[in-house]
This record gives sequence, C-alpha cells and structure tokens, in this order.
Amino acid sequence: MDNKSDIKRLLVVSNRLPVTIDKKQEGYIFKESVGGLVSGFSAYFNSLQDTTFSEKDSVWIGWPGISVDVEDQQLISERLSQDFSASPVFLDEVTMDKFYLGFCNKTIWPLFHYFFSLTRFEDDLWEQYVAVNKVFCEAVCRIARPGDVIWIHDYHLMLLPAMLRERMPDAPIGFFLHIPFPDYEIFRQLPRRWGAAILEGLLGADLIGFHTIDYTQYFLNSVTRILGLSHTLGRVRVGGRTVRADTFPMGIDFTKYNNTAKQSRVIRESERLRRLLGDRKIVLSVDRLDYTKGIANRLEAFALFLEQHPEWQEKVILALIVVPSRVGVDQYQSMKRNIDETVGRINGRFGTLRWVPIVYQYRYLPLSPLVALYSASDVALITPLRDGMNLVAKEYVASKADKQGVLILSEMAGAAKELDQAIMVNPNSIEEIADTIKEALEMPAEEQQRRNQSMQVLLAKYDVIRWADLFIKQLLGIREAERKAASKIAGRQVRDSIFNEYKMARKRLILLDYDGTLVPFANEPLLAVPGDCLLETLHKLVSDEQNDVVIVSGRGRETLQQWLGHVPLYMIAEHGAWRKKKSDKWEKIIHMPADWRTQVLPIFQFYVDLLPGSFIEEKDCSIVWHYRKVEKEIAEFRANELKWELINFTLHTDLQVLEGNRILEIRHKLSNKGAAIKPWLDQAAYDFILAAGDDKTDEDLFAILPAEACSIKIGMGDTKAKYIMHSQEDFCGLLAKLAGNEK
Ligand SMILES: O=P(O)(O)OC[C@H]1O[C@H](O[C@H]2O[C@H](CO)[C@@H](O)[C@H](O)[C@H]2O)[C@H](O)[C@@H](O)[C@@H]1O
Ligand SMILES: O=c1ccn([C@@H]2O[C@H](COP(=O)(O)OP(=O)(O)O)[C@@H](O)[C@H]2O)c(=O)[nH]1
Ligand SMILES: [Mg+2]
Repeated sequence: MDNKSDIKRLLVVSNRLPVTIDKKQEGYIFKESVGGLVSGFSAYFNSLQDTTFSEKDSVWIGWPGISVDVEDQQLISERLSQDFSASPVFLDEVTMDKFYLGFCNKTIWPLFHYFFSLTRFEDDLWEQYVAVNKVFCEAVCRIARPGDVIWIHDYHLMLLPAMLRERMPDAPIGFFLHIPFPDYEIFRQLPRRWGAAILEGLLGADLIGFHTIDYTQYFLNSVTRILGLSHTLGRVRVGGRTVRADTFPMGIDFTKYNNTAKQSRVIRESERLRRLLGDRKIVLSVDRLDYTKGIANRLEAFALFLEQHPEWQEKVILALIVVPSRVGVDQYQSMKRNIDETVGRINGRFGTLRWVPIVYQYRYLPLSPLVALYSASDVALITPLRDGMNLVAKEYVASKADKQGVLILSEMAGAAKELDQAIMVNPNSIEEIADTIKEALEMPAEEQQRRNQSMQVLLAKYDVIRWADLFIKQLLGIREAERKAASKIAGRQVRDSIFNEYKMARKRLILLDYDGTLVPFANEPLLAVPGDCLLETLHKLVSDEQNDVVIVSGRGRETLQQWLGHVPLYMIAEHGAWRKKKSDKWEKIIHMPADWRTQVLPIFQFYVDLLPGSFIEEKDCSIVWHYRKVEKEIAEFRANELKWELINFTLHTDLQVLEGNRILEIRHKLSNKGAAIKPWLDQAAYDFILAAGDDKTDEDLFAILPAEACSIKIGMGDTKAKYIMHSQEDFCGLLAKLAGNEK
C-alpha cells in the first residue's frame, strides 16, 4: 500500500472481470463477460464518476477468463487498465482447474444451491481455494491505498475479507454474496474447518450483503452455531469490531432496458422476430447453461402443456436461449447433451412441417437482440430450482415498454421476493409449470398491464445504482461508527491523564460496578469471588482519606457483604434497592409490591424447565434468569419468548424487565444505578469522579455523571461513557495503578 492520497476510490474485486479475454489466431480479443454479477454491476461501475467516489480511477480487480502467457501479461494489463479500468489477476490453468472449476463450482456452487449430491469434498480443491484467495489478497494490496473502499463480490472470494483485514485493519471492506447462503443444515455439510474458515473469512468485512432476508438469517445462524458468536439486529462483534450482515436485493439498470426497448431499431427487430416465428405466441427461456436453472423441467413442462392442450399446438413457440457457461465442469457438459436430446425429442414428437415447437440457440446474446426478444415474447418462463436473484426476470419486466407480457417465476429465485406480481411456480412440479404456461398465455391484457405496471414501479425505484449506493452508504456508516468507537478507546495517553488528574485531586469519588468490571464473568454467579489482588487494590483505595469508593452492583447484598464486607467501602446492591455506608448497616431503599415474588417465580421456573442449563438467581428485590451456560442460538430464542412474556406481565405494575449479559431480570422500576448514586453527586464535594461498568445497567450511572467526570465502559458497544477499555483486566490494571498497587 502506498500513501499517495486519501481520495475515495472504489476497488471492486470479483473472480471474473467484466471483460473476458479470448485467444484467437489473430491475437487476443476482449468480450463482455457472461452472468448476472457482471451484467448487473457494470452499470454501477461505469457510472462511478457521478457517485460517492470523487475519483475516476476506480479499479475492478479480477481474473480475465483465460490463462495468459507470461510474455503477454504486461500488454494485457495495460489494455485492461486503459480501456476497462480493470486490473487482471493472472492465474494458470492448473490453478483455475482446482479453484474455479474445482472448489468454486464443484463444492460451493452445488452446495449453496442445495445440490448436495453434486458436491465434492476434496482437500486439494480447498487448498487451492485458500491459495487463490491469497493471490487476490496480494493483488488488492498492491493496488490499494488509504481511503479506498473495497467491495468484494461472490463465493469465489469468501476468505478474502479476513485476509485483507489483517493487512489493512482500517479499510472499509464490503462483501456481497450473489448466490444463496444456504440453511445451516446444508452449510454444516462442509467440513467444520472449511466452514469456520469461510465464516471467519466473511467476517473480515465490515458489511456482508445478501439478496434476501432468508440468506442473511441463514448466514447469521451459521455464524452463531459454528463460531459461537451471537448477533443482535444483524450485528456481530468479532475481534473488537462490529460486522453487519444485511439484505440488499440487487436491482437492474431499469432505464437501460426500458429505453432500449423503445429504440426504433429494437422495435423493428422485435417485430421481425414475431413475423419470423409466424406471429405465434412466444414463450421465452433465457439462462446460462446451469443445472440450477431448471431447464430440463421447463422443457418437460412445455411438452406436457402441448400434450394436455392440443388446441395450443402450432400456436405457440418456446424460444430457448442457453448461454454457454463453465464448460470445464462435467455436469455442465452432460447437461448440454441432455438439453440437446430433450429439445430434439420434443420437436420430433410435436413438430410439423410448418411449426418447430422449440427454437433453440446455444449462444450469448448482446443487449439489443436480447431486449428485442424480451420485448417480443408474450411469456417469460423462468423456473430455476435455486437462484440467488435472477436478473433476467427483472430485465424481462423492465423491457416491456407496452406493459404486455407475463412473467412466470420460480419461487426459489431471490427475485420472487420482490416480483410479487409474477405468476409464482414451484419449479419441481412439471404439472404446475405446464398449468401456469396456459394461465399466462390466456391472461387478459389489462391484467398483464396492471401487474407489469406495479413491478416496473418497483424496479425503477430500486435500480442497481440505488442498490450499490445503499450498500456503500451503509459500509461507510459502519466504518464511521467504528472510528468513533475507536476514538473512545482509552490508550496510554488517556490512562496517563486519568492518573495525573487522580493524583492532583483533593476529593475523589470512585464508582465501581462489580461483575465484568472488577472480576470476569463466571458460569455460576457464586463463583465470581474477588481475588487477593483486587482486594488489596480496594483496601489501598479506601485507606486514602481523599477517596470515597462505592461499589455499584446488581448483586444481592448478602453476597457483597460476604465478599467485600470487611473492606470499608460504600456499597449499593441490587441496582440501588439496598445501600450501605462503610461499616453501617444495610439500608433498604426500594420496597417491592406485595406478592411480586409468588407471581414472577413460576414464570421463570417454567423457562428453566423449558431450557435445560438455564437457572434462577433469587435476590431480595429482583429475580434473575441466567442462560449463559446454554448454546446461544437456542437460548436466545427462549430468552426472547420470556422477555415478551415478562414485559406483558409487568405492563401495569411497578416492576421492570432488564436485559443484561445473558440474563433477564425483573426488578423494581425505581431501582437504577443512576438514581442510587445521586446522593453522592448531590454533595458536589468531588474534584475527581471515576466511574466504570460493563453492562446496560451501568449506562444509567454514566448518564447522570457531570460532564467533567471520567467514565469508562469495559468492552465495546454503544455507550454514554467517555472512554472504552477492552478488557476487565485492563481496567483493574488502571485501578491498581491509581491505588499504588501495581505488581
Ligand atoms: O463467472 P461464471 O462462472 O461464468 O458465472 C457467471 C456468474 O453467475 C452467478 O451469478 C449470480 O449473480 C446474479 C446477480 O447477483 C444473480 O442474479 C444470480 O442468481 C447469481 O447466480 C455468479 O454468482 C457470478 O459470480 C458469476 O460470475
Ligand atoms: O444471451 C444472454 C443471456 C443472458 N444475458 C445476461 O446475463 C445475465 C444473467 O444474470 P442472472 O442473474 O439472470 O443469472 P446468472 O447467470 O448470473 O446466474 C442477465 O443480466 C442477462 O441480461 C445476456 O446478456 N445475454
Ligand atoms: Mg457489570
């Protein structure tokens, strides 16, 4: 990385560049790449000058589609850079065989699309996946400079975010997965070592995007089940950072498709096509050749439709466009043979001298002919067995300038979540597809118009530019929040200045939470006993007459008394329900409503029975349900249920539900650490105030402190405290230093 500037550039990283190189006798030729990622994202990349990115020289880093002889690489790089703002990652054939044709398309692709039986689990493929991700990491590091925003795309590069994070801790890194993220039961089929590495790899990003809410949830679920990390509102804390997983359904360049359809030469081409096909109804099918696309079922369904509805014979044509893809993978080759045979069989069976039922092309169509075909077709039959999104479905609707045409769409495509006016179909049912073909062909014109109108409004609004802008905006927002949080971290300078202020002060107030602040969390509450070192520190602090030290805890008074009673401290127990001044007696501040315990306890008890491993802690003025020993995913589900039950129960009472670190607690609504320490603050006698805590309840305390007070939150997350310290040990180190108890 050089230090040239801090201007924002976008570095797009994907396996495939938007251009693919082909070597012909006459030399290298550059063609547009195939597939939704490129066709969708290029529109955004090409418009970058007008967006968040102030500089034009954004770069797309990726593989150019073939292995290039070493002596030609320089030339190719220059051409790609000048004409396409692209920077190639050169990979030899053997590597690509194991990486792209191998782990990417024989392991991840089939598994993530629920084709378990096609999935290969081979160590050497995995090793090559790791190796190529490293090659990409080097390629990005060579180009990246401070200020760059890095956006990585798709399943080929799932390890890359973490690799880059190690090299560029502060860089904004986004990741978008264009294919489905499968359910945990499927994902866990990957050997644990690979699965964990993939999840950790992805978590190197600041923002991880998916096409649908389901994919996002499945990812978070796997993160919890496999890595043991919990999530709140899509956020995961990992390695001192907050990573966010969120849903961004990819849009298309609506205006491009809609305007192209209105061009006179495209209209002419569309009319020519209709005439050529004998003015028959046209059912269109367009996809890359891929077993996920459900082409075989679609053909069988078309045959069944013709068989069941002979009145439609000679009146309808299936235009089948199959785009060559991944020809090096066996399944793709055998599938091609299969399609050829099926098309031949159906045409042979139903065809007449005047009519070929299926017009089949095995090739890629550029934009204009494709839009002409979209526009000419009466029905689009899009029935993938699984598809991350499926942009063809959106493009078909966008290309309907006259709003005539019916979209039949598989409910297994990500696009089905948005295109709710399509005729939805289960792609596994040949009968169902056959029925919907009839329904589509017979749909009244007004209904077609109404449905397309509604979908076009949505597609025009959530186009690809908006999709990318939202993603980038959110990515930068996360970075900014991280930067703010990092600026609160109490480093050496802050610690030194706290120390100096402490030394210079005449009268000091020190407010200390107990669990998570003075001692680490233990599995059982009664195991969190204070150690000798902590007790020495506290003794030294209280022996200084200039200090008032208050333990402000949620613990019950008996426990505090037993553990700390011999130290002349002020103590607050149960978040303020009880108070004790040095060697005085405990004083009850809060009075609980009659019968509260007999009413609340059975609710908690019920959940202890429901969730083995969870347990109840009873205090004088509160009851706590702990679930820290139970597997997170299951525990959090129950915790949520219990929370709502308790909220309901407490609605018209003086009780309150409190969510803490893997606990739910019922307490009096007046118990609060802020109110509890108010008597000390009212004295206004202090010229140094230090407060420390780790949990939500400590925020009440931070909130009430005067501006000049020094407040420290232990651990990350949103806080009203002035500073953050990473660990409880760090904080105890500072406290020991103040007390003069450094070891
Ligand atoms: O690069 P290839 O191996 O030739 O494959 C082409 C692309 O196919 C996949 O596209 C996906 O992205 C689309 C846009 O988000 C989405 O609509 C579709 O459902 C996905 O399958 C693949 O994800 C790309 O990486 C490939 O380049
Ligand atoms: O002959 C063709 C067939 C398809 N496409 C484009 O290829 C993309 C396919 O994306 P989709 O999301 O439907 O599926 P993927 O191939 O990415 O799985 C779409 O943008 C199509 O416009 C094309 O340009 N020419
Ligand atoms: Mg605490």
